[in-house]
Amino acid sequence: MRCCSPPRPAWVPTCSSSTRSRRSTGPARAAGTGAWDWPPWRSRSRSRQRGSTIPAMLLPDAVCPHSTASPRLGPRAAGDEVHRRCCRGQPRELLPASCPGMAVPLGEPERGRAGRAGQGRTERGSAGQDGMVQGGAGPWDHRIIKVGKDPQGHRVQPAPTTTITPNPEQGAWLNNKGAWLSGNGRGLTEGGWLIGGGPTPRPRRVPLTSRAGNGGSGPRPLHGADRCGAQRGGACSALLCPRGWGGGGLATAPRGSPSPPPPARRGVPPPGPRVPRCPLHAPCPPVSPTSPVSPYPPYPRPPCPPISPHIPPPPQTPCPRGAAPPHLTPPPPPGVLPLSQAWGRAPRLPPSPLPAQRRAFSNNKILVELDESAGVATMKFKSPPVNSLSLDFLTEFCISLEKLENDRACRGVILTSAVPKIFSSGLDITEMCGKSTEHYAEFWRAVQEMWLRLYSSNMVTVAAVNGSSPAGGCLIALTCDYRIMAENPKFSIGLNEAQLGIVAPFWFKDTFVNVVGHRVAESSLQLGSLHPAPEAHRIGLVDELVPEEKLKDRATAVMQQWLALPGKGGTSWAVTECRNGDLTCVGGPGIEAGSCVSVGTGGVGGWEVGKLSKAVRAALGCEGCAWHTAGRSAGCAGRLPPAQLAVPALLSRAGGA
Ligand SMILES: CC/C=C\CCC/C=C/C(=O)SCCNC(=O)CCNC(=O)[C@H](O)C(C)(C)COP(=O)(O)OP(=O)(O)OC[C@H]1O[C@@H](n2cnc3c(N)ncnc32)[C@H](O)[C@@H]1OP(=O)(O)O
Repeated sequence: MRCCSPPRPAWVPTCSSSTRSRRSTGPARAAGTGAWDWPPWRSRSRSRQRGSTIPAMLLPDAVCPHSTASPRLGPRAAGDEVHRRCCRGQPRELLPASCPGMAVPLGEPERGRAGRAGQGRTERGSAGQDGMVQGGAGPWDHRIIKVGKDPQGHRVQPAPTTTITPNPEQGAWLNNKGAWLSGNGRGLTEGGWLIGGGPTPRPRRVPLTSRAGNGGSGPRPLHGADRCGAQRGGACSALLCPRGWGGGGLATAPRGSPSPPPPARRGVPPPGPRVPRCPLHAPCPPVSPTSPVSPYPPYPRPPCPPISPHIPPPPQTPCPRGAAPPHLTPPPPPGVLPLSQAWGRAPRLPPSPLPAQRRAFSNNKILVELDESAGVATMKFKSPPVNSLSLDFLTEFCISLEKLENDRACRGVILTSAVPKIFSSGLDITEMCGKSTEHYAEFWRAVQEMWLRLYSSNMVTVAAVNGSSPAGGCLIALTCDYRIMAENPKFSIGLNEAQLGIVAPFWFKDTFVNVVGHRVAESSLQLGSLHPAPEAHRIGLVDELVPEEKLKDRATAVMQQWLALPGKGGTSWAVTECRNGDLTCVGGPGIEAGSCVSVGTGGVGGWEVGKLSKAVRAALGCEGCAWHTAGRSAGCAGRLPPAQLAVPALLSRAGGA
């Protein structure tokens, strides 16, 4: 969860530039030996003893263009360009699932191509919005609602039609009629008919299937170069294909394929009716068709989701956890649901009199423990000897984080290490040399994915830095909302790339600047400084120091403090209007209607901006646009849909989720 927007993700890598970069940067050769002096923190003699001959490393942008333009943040234009390069000339059968061409049935002219307004089938955000996929109570059920226009051009009242079940192992979706649904990157298609197009349901990102150590006997993940069909002469189903806009990876299953039962996944609840939590059983609040201050015409709010007849009615006896005191859960005004419901998270609850409920899941690299009663998870890095960020580690990191994101019981995560004296040694250097171009692509994509997921997480993130944390390790800490470090002066932290003869990528730098300010970042980066804990605290690189034995308790206390803020624990709500390209707050607890949304400077009145920007961007269909801030306003550099679409999209999102 961020209080400021991520550094502007302006990278649009090109192969040519990366080739140039490759020549210019890399580990230095030990004088006279011809061998690479590597790793750089080793003595030269030790390197020479090993006789390591390491080819030049690739810069982070030396990757397939499919891989680096962020699905959520990458410039749309870049996506188009990549798509042209990658997909043009491919037979339609081989077009990527994320290709806009897939928005129309095979064999049909492109009249229904996503994004064309007024043709019956439109991309979300265009006039006459066709359909929305709305999240259900959990990650496993999503109602598909067809919305469209009747022959007279009137909007058709949304009506649930289909239940779909994501099948992450297969990277596809099944509906309740036994048919496969395929992803088109911006929505879902069923039999070639665009039925999706609403906010991307979160499980769509699940296909980052675990590799090592996660019981990974399943199919190899659609990951990296493997996913780039263009490189294999096949269809590109890349999760991160720029045309996928945050979710590709939905492999297109053959139409008419039998629907296998959804596989059970460790740590993930099986599909099926979920007994709703008692707070959600509260009767739907009375709603008005529009926000009280909305200047726009009324919009029919979707009906409250019916409670399944299979689920017993909520007990009339008091909730065992007790009702949240009124001051903790201010009732939202009519027409607006709390974000806790919009985002599918459990609302904040008072301390439980019952014993703490804990759950844990683990893989080879990371142990995750979730204290359900507190809503806080701890991710412990356990990849000895130094918790280096290998591809496997990064993959497991993303999977673990995503599991927590999808877990309604989890609202905050503490990152720490189970390896004594080391938080993380940074990127695994063995991943950055002597490997294939495809491997570099996959590796750097994973690095970026890790950063993006952590930075844009809607959970509170606290780094409990209990050891040294150079370079990529420092990046992880910087990417969290708050950093607490063990006050041991032997532990150091910083972006030391310059000392290795390499340059920190600009998004490392930007994240650093966000935390310590320009001048400190500048000198620290130039010198490649590793700051001992007390110095790190002095320059603001970490927020506080505590004795190591108190680190865990302090992190927990900080987390509670953050979760108690309005808007941090899922009790706030937000509805935003878009007028003339500006996003304007319609209202919120303690937020004056009409005030602007501040994304860069910490939010307005406790408004949880990470959620807001995500919600707004998802609802506006501009997840892929660059997000800019100016003073106390925020907006998208890319196209914004007309204002009258923004509010209904938000309202229907809040109402249907
Ligand atoms: C071209 C790229 C362009 C831009 C990229 C820029 C972005 C780069 C980001 C990075 O993160 S680069 C990595 C930077 N990391 C470091 O500089 C850390 C270097 N390591 C250390 O300082 C120390 O190892 C330590 C983490 C402080 C731990 O010290 P300790 O004395 O406890 O252990 P030791 O040094 O003996 O190491 C044990 C073992 O671990 C291997 N090791 C250490 N760091 C890494 C690493 N980052 N990747 C892979 N392996 C690492 C080390 O070689 C030892 O292995 P061995 O036992 O087989 O010898």
